[in-house]
Amino acid sequence: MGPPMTAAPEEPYRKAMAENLAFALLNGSDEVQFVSPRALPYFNRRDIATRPFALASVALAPQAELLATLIRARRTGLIAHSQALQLRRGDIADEIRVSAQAISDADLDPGAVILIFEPLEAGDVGGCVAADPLSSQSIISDLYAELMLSRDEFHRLTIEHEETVSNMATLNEELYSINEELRSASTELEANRDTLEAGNAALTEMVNRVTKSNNDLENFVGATELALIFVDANLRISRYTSPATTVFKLLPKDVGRPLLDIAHKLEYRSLGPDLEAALQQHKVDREVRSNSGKWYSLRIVPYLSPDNQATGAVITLIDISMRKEAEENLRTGEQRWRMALEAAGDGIWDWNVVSNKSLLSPAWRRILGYDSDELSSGTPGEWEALIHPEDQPGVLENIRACAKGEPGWFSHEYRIRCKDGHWKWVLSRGAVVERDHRGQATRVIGTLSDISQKKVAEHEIWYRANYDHLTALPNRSFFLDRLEYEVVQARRAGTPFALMFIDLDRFKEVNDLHGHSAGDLLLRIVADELRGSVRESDTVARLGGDEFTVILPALANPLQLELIAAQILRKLSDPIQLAGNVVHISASIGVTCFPRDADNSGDLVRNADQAMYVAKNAGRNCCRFFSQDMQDKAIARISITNDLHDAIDGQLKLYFQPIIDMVTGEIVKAEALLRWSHPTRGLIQPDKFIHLAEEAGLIGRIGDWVFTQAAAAALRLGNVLGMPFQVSINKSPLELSSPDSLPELDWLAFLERLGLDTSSIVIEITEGLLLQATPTVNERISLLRRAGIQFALDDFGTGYSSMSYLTNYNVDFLKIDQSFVNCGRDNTAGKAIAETMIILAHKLGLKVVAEGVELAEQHDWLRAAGCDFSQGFLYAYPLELDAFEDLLRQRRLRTLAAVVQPKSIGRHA
Ligand SMILES: Nc1nc2c(ncn2[C@@H]2O[C@H](COP(=O)(O)OP(=O)(O)OP(=O)(O)O)[C@@H](O)[C@H]2O)c(=O)[nH]1
Repeated sequence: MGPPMTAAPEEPYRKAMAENLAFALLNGSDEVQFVSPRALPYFNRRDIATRPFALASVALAPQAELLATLIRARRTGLIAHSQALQLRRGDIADEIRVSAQAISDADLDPGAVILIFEPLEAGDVGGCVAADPLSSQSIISDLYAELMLSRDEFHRLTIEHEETVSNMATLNEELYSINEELRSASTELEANRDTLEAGNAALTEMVNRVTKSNNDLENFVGATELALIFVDANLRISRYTSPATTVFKLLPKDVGRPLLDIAHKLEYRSLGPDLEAALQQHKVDREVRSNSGKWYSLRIVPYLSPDNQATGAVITLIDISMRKEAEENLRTGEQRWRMALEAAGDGIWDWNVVSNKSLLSPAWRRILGYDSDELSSGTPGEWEALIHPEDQPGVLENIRACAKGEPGWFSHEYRIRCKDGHWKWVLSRGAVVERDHRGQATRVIGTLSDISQKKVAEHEIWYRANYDHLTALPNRSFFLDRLEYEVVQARRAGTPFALMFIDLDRFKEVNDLHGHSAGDLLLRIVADELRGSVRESDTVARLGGDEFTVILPALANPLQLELIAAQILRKLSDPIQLAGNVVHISASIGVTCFPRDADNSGDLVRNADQAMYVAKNAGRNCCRFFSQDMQDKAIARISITNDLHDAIDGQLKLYFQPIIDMVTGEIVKAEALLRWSHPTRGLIQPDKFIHLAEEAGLIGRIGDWVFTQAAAAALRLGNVLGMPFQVSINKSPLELSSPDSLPELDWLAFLERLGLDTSSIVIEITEGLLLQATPTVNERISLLRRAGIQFALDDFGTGYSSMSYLTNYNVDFLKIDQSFVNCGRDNTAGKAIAETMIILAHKLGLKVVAEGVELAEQHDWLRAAGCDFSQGFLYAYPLELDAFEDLLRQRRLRTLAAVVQPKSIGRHA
């Protein structure tokens, strides 16, 4: 086999071109790209117009041979010659040989092949030149080459097949794993499907809910009384509620219309900017008026999409015409009351709490003496500075509480400085008139009234209620408050203090002798003296009448107290000039200490009073400290006083002491003597309980009882004697002098009913009574005397023994005290006085009764001195009525000699 025919790849083409051969060029895809003019007869003409065209256009047969030649040429890279091919032109068939050679040209595709067409001459065989041995060798070498190529190809194909099998196995495995994945994905999908179904159900429910909500919303929009208008981002109406039509006269066709087109129906110029503001996510609130005059509260809020973007706006309108009208009425009303208050002289203040500015009315300024252009800064601090420093904290606290909304009103009386600098009392009252949504006051309005006059009057009333107008000292009420305060203070501080009770002695005499106004003057002088005798911190008070008290804080040392009391007594005992007269007075003082004697105000007053009472009884003009003994006695006194109420019903007794006619020796009269037969204390003498009866206001009833008993006795004893019998009774001074102790009984009427002559009763009065003889006393004595009741002056000579009593009161009897009856050697003066009194009395037409006659020689002496009557133990002890009656009967049976047997009759009383 010879070496393959080689040629430069481009060579056939150039050669064919140069030799003007019949050839055609094919690209790698066996498409005909070029056909030389001489080759045109070998192609179907119609295809040549379009290039490249398919090889099938070659009009040579068989086509398979042509293709095999091509393959060979490409595979070997050598020239391949075809067998003879037939070119049919009608019935004639030309023999054509085609040579193919792969060419490589930069201008051509790889795989390009040149086909050269040669008509065969005679001698050519089957495309091969049979006679040419070189050609056979060439064919053999072609076949060998082809075989080698086929073997390589087979080998390459075998490797490719193995690779393919291996790839198939890999693919198979991959398919298996994909299948597995698909299976698990399927399971997963199953599960996901369940979840999706559940999600679907939830979604369905949610959709239902949303649908319902939408429905609710639709119903709401349809039913609401709110006028709502929705506008889109272009401010066009997107929907509205039916109440909105009354404002804007909207029609369904207005949906989509710009809202600003119909805005002229409201007096609302800033609607455009406000809508724009809403689109910027701002809320707008306004109060606007419609052309029809109605007022609306208008609110614009942004319409928000789910992602919180403002995609439009919602306009709400609420009819507030009624509120506006009410406000207007309020404003009108406010103006009216402002005018009314101003006219009444009250000032008005109007405080805007939010801006903290105050408006003050002209009258407000006028009250303080300011002009209308003064105090006009509007800051509350301006008037706060005028408030009295002591009042300021309270006023401000009240105002702040009011501003917080609790309690919503304010009322305070305080002092405020006027323009001229003086302080004026004012009453400021205010009330919250506007509040914010949290209830806090935003506006407070109030008045300011000038209450100076009221304050003066109040002070006057307070002063009158707490001070004694005569002495300007605290009165009883103020004293008790003060004492209570001291008790609390002393308790807290643990300090003692003292209380003095001062009662003037016989002050009544000053009134009686010098007149009531002189008494008043004396009380004022005493008040000054007391004030001057104690410290500033001590409280001097007048309880009433001639009673004074002094509270001495932080002073319980008895020595100090004694010194102060002594000083008071000394000062008061100094002669006092009173309306041209020199008056001597004194006082009785009782002292008690906290907490030693008592730990409360009530007991302290009682203790001091008791101590003072003891000082009085001790002879007056002295001081006594409270003691337990005093307390015990006071309790006993109180107990007796209490028992006295029962005494009147059955425990009182009258004893009768006979009075002898000194000439005849006969018992002609008796003195009724009162005794109290106490169930536990025994027989009590009058001096032990009459003053208690006076204090307890029982003396009138006791006096009546004594009178009726004495009158009955006089009647009974007169009947025994067969002639009028006189019984004398003792009258307590108070009984005749005090207007409070007027007899409940009409004595004269009683005597008349009894059928007893008034002359059967003698009333014994003392000098003391006449000493206090007020017009009341005189009147009562005159009345009784005119009616026939006789009077005896008791204990004459023991007191002042003023002769004027004897003449002025025209008494019937003078009773000589037993101190003059004692006619012993040492009593010559007494005896002389008694004899003089007898003469004097006789000269004045009075009868004389001697008391306390116990001895016969006294009897003889008195009889010789001309004494008319006498009584005493010489004749008889006081007797009970029955015994007295017995005595009278016995004596009537026998004639008495001039000398009477002493102590031979009667029983002791
Ligand atoms: N001038 C005057 N007398 C008054 C006033 N208030 C009361 N009195 C009189 O003061 C007198 C007080 O009398 P008493 O304290 O009971 O008696 P007293 O004369 O002081 O006698 P003793 O206290 O027992 O020593 C009474 O006669 C009252 O009428 C007053 O305001 N002015």
